Amino acid sequence: AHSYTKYNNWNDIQSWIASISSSNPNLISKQVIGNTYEGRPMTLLKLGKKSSSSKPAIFMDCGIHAREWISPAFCQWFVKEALSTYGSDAQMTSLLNQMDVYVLPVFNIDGYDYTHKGSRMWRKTRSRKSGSSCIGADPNRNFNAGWCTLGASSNPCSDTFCGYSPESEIEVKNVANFIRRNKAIIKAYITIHSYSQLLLFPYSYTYDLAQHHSELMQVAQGASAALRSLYGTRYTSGPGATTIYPAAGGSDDWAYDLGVKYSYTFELRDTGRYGFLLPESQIKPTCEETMLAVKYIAAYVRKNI
Ligand SMILES: Nc1ncc(C[C@H](C[SeH])C(=O)O)cc1Cl
Ligand SMILES: [Zn+2]
Ligand SMILES: [Zn+2]
Ligand SMILES: [Zn+2]
Repeated sequence: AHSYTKYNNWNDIQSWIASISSSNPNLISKQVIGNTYEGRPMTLLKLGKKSSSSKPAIFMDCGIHAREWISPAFCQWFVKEALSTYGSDAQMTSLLNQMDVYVLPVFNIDGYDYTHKGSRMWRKTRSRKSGSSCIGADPNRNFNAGWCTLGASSNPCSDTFCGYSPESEIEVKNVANFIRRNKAIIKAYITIHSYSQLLLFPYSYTYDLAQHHSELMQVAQGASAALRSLYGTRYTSGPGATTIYPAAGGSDDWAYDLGVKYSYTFELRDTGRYGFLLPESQIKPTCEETMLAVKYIAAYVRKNI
């Protein structure tokens, strides 16, 4: 059965999506933005006070990388917190009154399911192509942002395989299409990964500073401070290229170059003791502290629309 303090399997997450999305018609709805390679529905949750006209929006995805289980756990937590604190928490109430928040609980569903049923350390999609015995591409190297120029591999057997072309992975194509279609209203893009405790922003595909570098850094530092205020967890903020590693084809760089100014990648807990195998006992504290950072960014975006 579904629990917010457990790493739920896809079956339980799918049931949760169905029930939570019909729990409060004034605040949440769902839409399928396409299917995965293996035919699982990519269901996007739309949070926000129901309105006849389009509101400015934030897009947040979890689970791009299959083995990073704390990531989908956070998206589920965020949705629960949004619905349960709307009306009582001032920040969340203002956010959902003035903006919509699109949440994709699991981006790479096929890969996530495979980490439960096959290999726990799987990272990529599960696409197959004739001519190679190796499976899948790294969705975070498959976006059309300096595609396959650095920090990625053109070897289908590599964990950072960039794919046969930009957006070759249907999951990437589905998300990119949605964001392109809605780029006029999407003001921020947040993508949740693990692990390392980092708050990254463009660019990863070049060492050049982004046009909005100083503002992005200031907001990241404010968000990291908010996060740290709860349990003292320390995050490092900075451009991807210098803060983690140079790499091309990532979703945050792609969204930024599309015009989504506030574009961030979170690398959640921990710093290596457990890594991707973060114990379930840390789901609650990790999600609680990350809520503060995401709400900080959302509040900043809302005030600067
Ligand atoms: N644009 C990017 N932003 C963040 C990262 C780091 C994540 C961390 Se798991 C990755 O390696 O895909 C990688 C890239 Cl290419
Ligand atoms: Zn179950
Ligand atoms: Zn990742
Ligand atoms: Zn990572």
